[in-house]
Amino acid sequence: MTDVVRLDAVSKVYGKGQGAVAALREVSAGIPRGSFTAVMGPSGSGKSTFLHCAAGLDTPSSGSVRLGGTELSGMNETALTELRRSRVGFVFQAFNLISSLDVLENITLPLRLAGRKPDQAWLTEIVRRVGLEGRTGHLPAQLSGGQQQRVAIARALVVRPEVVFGDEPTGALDTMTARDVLVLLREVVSGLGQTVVMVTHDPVAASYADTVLFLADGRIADAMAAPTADKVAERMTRLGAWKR
Ligand SMILES: Nc1ncnc2c1ncn2[C@@H]1O[C@H](COP(=O)(O)OP(=O)(O)OP(=O)(O)O)[C@@H](O)[C@H]1O
Repeated sequence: MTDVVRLDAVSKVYGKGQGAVAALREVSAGIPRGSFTAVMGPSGSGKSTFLHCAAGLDTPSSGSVRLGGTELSGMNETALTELRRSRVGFVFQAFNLISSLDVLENITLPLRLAGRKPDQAWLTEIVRRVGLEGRTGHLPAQLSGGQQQRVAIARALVVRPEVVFGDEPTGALDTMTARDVLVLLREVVSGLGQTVVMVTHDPVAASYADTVLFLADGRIADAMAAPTADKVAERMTRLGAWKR
């Protein structure tokens, strides 16, 4: 499989001098197209920074990030904004829906921002996949948390992005609803052939992925294929993630 995202020797330092924090230290990693990757690690290990650098939301201090063959370093903010709008999807812990727009308007918002017309067949497919066919005219406030996250997932998919990035996408959901959303994300990869990269603290969530990348102190400490919740939890314990 080809890598849709490629990080080479990516370092990120926040601040300067005495107060400088190295959030990522020479991280190299590839995300294969059509795969589901979970990113785990102790608090402060650099997971969000990894995601933000990979997605063009943050600029590395050094190193190279390529998305679908495009080198991100050196791109100006306008070009990065355009890239994020047209080639990347995001799902956050807080669903970030616009309360005055109905479900369909929320889902198609990235297209309107990019000045693109919806591909009706794709739109119908994703609305069906996320199970919102009967609710396209509802406002976010009329939906449950799980349904709101399904709208956010459909919105992330509407541009047919090269990769969907999730930052704790199930963090605000109860256990059962979180499972449903994880099954959906799995289906987005296995059924629609999309690529998903998800930061999570939850070993059960990580077990839905094909591969788990473990970060520790700004470095990739390990990678695990075919993860199970138990194996992931055990690896996290060895990384000192849940020390009291
Ligand atoms: N904007 C910032 N300014 C200064 N330091 C930052 C900034 N963002 C992150 N850091 C620091 O960089 C390191 C990595 O942070 P990051 O948020 O990537 O970790 P994380 O693994 O996502 O943590 P958590 O699981 O707690 O969300 C931490 O030490 C953090 O304090």
